[in-house]
Amino acid sequence: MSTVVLEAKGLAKRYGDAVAVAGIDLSVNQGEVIGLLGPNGAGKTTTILMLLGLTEASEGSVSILGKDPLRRPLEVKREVGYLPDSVGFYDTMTGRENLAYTAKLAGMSRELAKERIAAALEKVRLSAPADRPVATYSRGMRQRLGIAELLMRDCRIAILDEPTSGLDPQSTQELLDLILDLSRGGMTILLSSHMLDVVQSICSRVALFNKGRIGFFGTIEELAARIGRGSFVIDVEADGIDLGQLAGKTDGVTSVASASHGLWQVEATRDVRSDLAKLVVEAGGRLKNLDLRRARLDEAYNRYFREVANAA
Ligand SMILES: Nc1ncnc2c1ncn2[C@@H]1O[C@H](COP(=O)(O)OP(=O)(O)OP(=O)(O)O)[C@@H](O)[C@H]1O
Repeated sequence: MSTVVLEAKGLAKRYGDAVAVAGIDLSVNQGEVIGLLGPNGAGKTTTILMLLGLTEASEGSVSILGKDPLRRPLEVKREVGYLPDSVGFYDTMTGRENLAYTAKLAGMSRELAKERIAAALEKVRLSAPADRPVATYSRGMRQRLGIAELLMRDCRIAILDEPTSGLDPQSTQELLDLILDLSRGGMTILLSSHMLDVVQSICSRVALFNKGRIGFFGTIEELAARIGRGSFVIDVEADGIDLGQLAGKTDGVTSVASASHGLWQVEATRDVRSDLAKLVVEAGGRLKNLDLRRARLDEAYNRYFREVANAA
């Protein structure tokens, strides 16, 4: 059975007359990786600050691991890690010294800290440069050191803000693999990002923030279905037929778009590959390729916000 580790109810934040967060509800289970998405100014950062107990909500409540972060800040801080987009370490201290300093602040014994730091550095592949000043680290190494800190502290929840921004593709992949590893180990992760391919590759559910509210919370497939599109996307390559005319009436097909000559993108509410193959062959066409893939978050996201704007 899934355990709820984070719950927000009717959470709102006003700055004078300005409404930053207008009332959100959020319930996250242990081990989930949740993407917090939305345009600039939609309220993601303010929500994160309220979840961490760093700013007081104007209305509503937050429960993290059963505790109110404002009433029991130290307990919550001990179990919840926050990785901002640019992690702040002391540049003149080495990676290992930085972690030792954090461990000391957290009240960890020297022996335990030494053991945990070595294991965490090993895990994020920073054992070799661990005794070099952080000033000499690349951005990717600093981010990995941030992950090492979460590991060392044995955090149960981690909130990550644009963790991969400014990283090259290889460092991005390394960091994403580490984040997935943390979640497999039971850590719950909230990830705020504008990089939709990153979010798609690791998040189990996404929360779409719009004007201080969460307009949608669910899986990418649910988002695709919600905007009236199918969660099954099939790329078809065929000669000698017009799939737009043939497949439009097939049960479950929601749209057929011609990508280029002989290439179509079919969206459907079920896997219609065998129906499409039959249609092409019966019409005398030559089927060259039929590829089923997941609904793409960037497409679903853009359609969602277009619809929201049109409805306004
Ligand atoms: N301290 C503050 N005083 C006044 N208004 C604020 C303050 N902090 C945030 N806001 C406003 O609240 C709204 C939500 O901002 P927030 O930073 O939470 O958005 P965001 O979704 O994190 O945006 P981004 O993607 O750019 O990080 C914005 O209109 C912002 O201008």
